[in-house]
Amino acid sequence: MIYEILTTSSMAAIAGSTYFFRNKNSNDHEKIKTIADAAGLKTKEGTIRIYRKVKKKDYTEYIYKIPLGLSFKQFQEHKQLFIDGLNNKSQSDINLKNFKNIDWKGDVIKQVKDIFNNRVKLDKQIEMEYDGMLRFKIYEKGLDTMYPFNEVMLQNKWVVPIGYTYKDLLTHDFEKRPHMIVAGATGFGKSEFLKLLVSVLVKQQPNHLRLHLIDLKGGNELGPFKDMKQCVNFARESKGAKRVLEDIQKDMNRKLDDLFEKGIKDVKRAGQQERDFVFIDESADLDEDSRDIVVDIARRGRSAGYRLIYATQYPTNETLPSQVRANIGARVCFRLETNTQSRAVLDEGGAEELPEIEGRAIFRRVKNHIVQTPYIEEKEIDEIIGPHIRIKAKGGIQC
Ligand SMILES: Nc1ncnc2c1ncn2[C@@H]1O[C@H](COP(=O)(O)OP(=O)(O)OP(=O)(O)O)[C@@H](O)[C@H]1O
Repeated sequence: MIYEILTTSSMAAIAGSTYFFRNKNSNDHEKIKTIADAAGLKTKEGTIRIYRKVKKKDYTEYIYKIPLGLSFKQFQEHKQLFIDGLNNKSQSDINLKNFKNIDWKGDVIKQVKDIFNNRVKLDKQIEMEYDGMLRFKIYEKGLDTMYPFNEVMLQNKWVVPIGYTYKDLLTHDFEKRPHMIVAGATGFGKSEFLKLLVSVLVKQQPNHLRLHLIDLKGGNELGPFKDMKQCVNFARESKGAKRVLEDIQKDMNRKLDDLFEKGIKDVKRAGQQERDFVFIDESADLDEDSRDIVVDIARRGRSAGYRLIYATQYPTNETLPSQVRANIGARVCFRLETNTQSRAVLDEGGAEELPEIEGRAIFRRVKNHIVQTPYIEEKEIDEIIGPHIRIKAKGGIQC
């Protein structure tokens, strides 16, 4: 017993001193300064000068004065150098808990060696801002690969969760931006994300939601929602999709005429609470006439209460016509295969460089954010939709 106490205390001393040296060695300010110098971000007058270091709950902020003659943009252009530099040394995972778990009857030397050799990859993230001073916010940890859906992620009304950045959960308000493009190569989480959106909308607005679901991937993904009383239309092949879209267009025209006659600009001002959400997956399989209707919904649907969620695995200028893109501001883009595809969705490259992680996406809302979308299990979907399933009449449900 005494032997163990003595050994644990001496191990704790080793762990403590190693921790001290580790932190000393990983001085982020020194690294930032060294990287800035190495990147040529200095003038004859000198280099960046630290003004203040502030420790916050989620991050540490380093505030610098930059020498006259250098711009913030020049620092921003080297952001990746700073990220790589701050992460360029993995740490040993040395802590007291590991020492306490040592089996003293086993090979102690080997276990201690393993503790010292077990290295943890650094995953620091940075944010750079300028307000007369150059601010580096350093977050210790990047994104997890899985954020299981949880009711705390629910928002309110027509605001839905989109995904986590390394600092917070980003949301989207369909009242502010009515339509959304969702793109991504097969297997990276597009369909799961659509199911998350439908589930959240049903949960938050069961009495005001009207769903029009077009699932051209055989109906398997959106099929479970078709028996809900919120589902007005469901189609799983392109002819059916065309019929549904024609009906939507007629209804939209009728609602717009009605608003016009009353001299009211949109359904919101008319005090109408219902919203019609049109989900289309896979939009590349729509025929030309259907795509023309989609363009019309994207252009005029907003005032009539129509919201379009337009998903594709094959983003090209044909599947995402310029008129659709011009009218759809919000984009959620999972990993894509090529830079050209990325530009078809985001107007710039980047989606082809996302890590191959399911659920990892770029959310474009004014600027681009890398997010990990929440993952909702089938069981949780069933619980949400269960109370809304219609009792089947003889001959089945007609949506
Ligand atoms: N947000 C997420 N977090 C973690 N894992 C996820 C997430 N979304 C999806 N996955 C995993 O990835 C798998 C594929 O996702 P999904 O079916 O949505 O891909 P997809 O892009 O729609 O592919 P396809 O176009 O072939 O249907 C899921 O079965 C799940 O295991």
